[in-house]
Amino acid sequence: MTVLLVEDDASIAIVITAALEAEGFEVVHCETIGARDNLLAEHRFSALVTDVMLPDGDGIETLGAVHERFPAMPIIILSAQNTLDTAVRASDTGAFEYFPKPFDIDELARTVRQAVGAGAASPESVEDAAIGEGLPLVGRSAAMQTVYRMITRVLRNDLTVLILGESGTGKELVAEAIHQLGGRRDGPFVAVNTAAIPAELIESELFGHEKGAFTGAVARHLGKFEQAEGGTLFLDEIGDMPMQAQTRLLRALQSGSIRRVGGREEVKVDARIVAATNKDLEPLIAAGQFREDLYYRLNVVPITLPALRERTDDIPALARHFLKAAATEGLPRRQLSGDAADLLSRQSWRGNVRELRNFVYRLALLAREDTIDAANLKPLLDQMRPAPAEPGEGDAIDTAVSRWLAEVRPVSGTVYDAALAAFERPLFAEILRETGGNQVRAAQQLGINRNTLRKRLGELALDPEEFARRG
Ligand SMILES: Nc1ncnc2c1ncn2[C@@H]1O[C@H](COP(=O)(O)OP(=O)(O)OP(=O)(O)O)[C@@H](O)[C@H]1O
Repeated sequence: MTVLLVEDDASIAIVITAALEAEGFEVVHCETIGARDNLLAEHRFSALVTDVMLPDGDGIETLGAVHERFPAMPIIILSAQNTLDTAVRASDTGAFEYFPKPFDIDELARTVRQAVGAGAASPESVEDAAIGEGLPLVGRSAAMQTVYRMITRVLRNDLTVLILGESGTGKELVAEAIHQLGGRRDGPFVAVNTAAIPAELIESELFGHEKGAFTGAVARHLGKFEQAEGGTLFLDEIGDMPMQAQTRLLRALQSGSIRRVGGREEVKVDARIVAATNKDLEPLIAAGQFREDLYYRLNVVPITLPALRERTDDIPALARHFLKAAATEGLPRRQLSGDAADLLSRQSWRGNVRELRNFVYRLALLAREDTIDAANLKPLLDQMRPAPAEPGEGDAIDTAVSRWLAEVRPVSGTVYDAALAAFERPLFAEILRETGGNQVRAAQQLGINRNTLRKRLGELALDPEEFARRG
């Protein structure tokens, strides 16, 4: 088996050649894109290992075309840090492995061996490994295969990953998988939900504080960055992070160091960053609510998780997986018949895998039969899930809106803001009623920051105490 090595630095080429030969490959070496293309035209290679900056140009730009011509030939890119973004962009176009320089030469040789062989980096192996690690990522749909492929690409490096996808699609699970299967598995996995922390505490949460930094700071506190030293820092709900904290986060990512609140020294930090959001960040950037430069910093390798409706063929496997999981947690052991699985697949799961999971757990508890078929399932579905909206069901809201517009149209200010405020007040009141005036729970249910809730309640002249008395 012959590997084509494109590397213009002679000493690096010698070392790589020796390592590949020790792994049993023959190596053909060249130094330019022109020579590479001539060789590719004349010979078949088992793999291509290539540097990025070459004497006759940027090797990456033409790799998409090479991959198209030889889709079965794995391509391994060697690159210095400053060409990361390009490398990642190129990797989106095909099946590439990516090695930032400096790299472990033996690991490179092993990677080439794996890429050429049966493919330890195949999507199935991630799934199997994940199950083995107790981190099940269930689903073999085409959409999930793409996700697995992306995961394998980031396991051997520390590139920043941005996981995108609707709520409940498994973003946190993917972040955990990247940690558990990657090179940092022996370090800590620290998750922080940036939306759940009050704005004034977020910096101290992330960067820590020194004793006496503010009232109540009775001892030095290490922030999540330092807690994640040597491991992975998972920044969840990044789209909801307050602006000021975004600025500090960006600085930390750029410099690789943090300063504790109230502290003077810069502390070096070493944590792999994986961020996630269910928000579309581009409109937030346009609205000035998310820093564009931070977005580019985080969005080095985007992994987009499909909504469950885009992979309904995974629903039977997921449902059976959750039934099994429920049984190991002490719920009755149930089976799902084929027609019941089909029926589940035809439902719309707006809350994605989380909604399906919760439903299946309730099903395990409430079903009367050990094997649930479609006939058993139907009444439980009707009972446990609100019926899909009938045509015309939105009429009540339509009428309310037109009446509001006709009667209360604000004389000054924009209609949009006034309409939102008009809707917000009864919504907040209803949720406060449900939670007996508990602002923490109300904020959780609404899915907004507790501080934002408190501020809006003040502006809307809503007193949570009143609901506590009533509730
Ligand atoms: N592919 C999957 N296989 C098995 N379980 C999954 C899968 N995807 C999600 N889950 C399960 O669904 C639930 C929701 O997943 P997770 O919390 O990772 O979603 P999320 O996208 O991070 O949600 P949010 O945006 O609301 O934080 C969890 O219980 C998780 O274990």
